[in-house]
Amino acid sequence: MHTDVRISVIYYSFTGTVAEIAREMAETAEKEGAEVRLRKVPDAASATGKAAAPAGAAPAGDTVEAPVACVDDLLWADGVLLGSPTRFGNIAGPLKSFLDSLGGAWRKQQLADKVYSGFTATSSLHGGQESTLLALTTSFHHFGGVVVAPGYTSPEKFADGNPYGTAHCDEGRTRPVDDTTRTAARIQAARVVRFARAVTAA
Ligand SMILES: Cc1cc2nc3c(=O)[nH]c(=O)nc-3n(C[C@H](O)[C@H](O)[C@H](O)COP(=O)(O)O)c2cc1C
Repeated sequence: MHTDVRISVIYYSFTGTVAEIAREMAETAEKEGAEVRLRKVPDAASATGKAAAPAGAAPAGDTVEAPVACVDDLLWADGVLLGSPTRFGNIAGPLKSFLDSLGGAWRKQQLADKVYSGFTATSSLHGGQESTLLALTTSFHHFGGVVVAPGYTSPEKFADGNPYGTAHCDEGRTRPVDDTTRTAARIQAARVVRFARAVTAA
């Protein structure tokens, strides 16, 4: 098995759904022979010590153990999987703040020529999964990244039905990450490893 490719899985998660997808992706990338960094973006509250959780939100539930993400986790990687909960149809603030911290690296072209792919979670089925995934893609284009979407490249992708990226619907926090979402996460992560390896070798 090759270990010639580096993958960073970077996510923000408040109630733990996106964290669970991130963990599945990191494990898959390791199984595919990549060197992997699993990193979390802290909640704005813990970063600033000020504001609490979003109004009406459940208590924090990300129990995945991972170091805090930093710019070097992108510079180091050949492929980056970025995950955020959907908030009002868009990227959650903490992950967006992390993206906004990448200006210096972007200016030096240090984010270019890497493979990027996104994932998300929502509460409702039509609550904005695709708009969040496309918003992530917008940043990937600005980076000069190579965007790798899962598409319907495996027959199993017709079960989750989202060609833009892995997206779990938690149905009001009543539906934990299930086999369908885990399968989608594994397909996406394996594909990112494969393309990152090819781009790096090119
Ligand atoms: C402020 C806020 C805004 C949200 N906006 C949406 C939304 O637009 N559409 C949706 O379906 N769910 C929305 N949700 C629900 C979360 O996207 C959903 O529960 C997700 O699974 C949480 O991911 P996490 O467990 O990784 O934090 C929102 C939650 C919060 C706290």
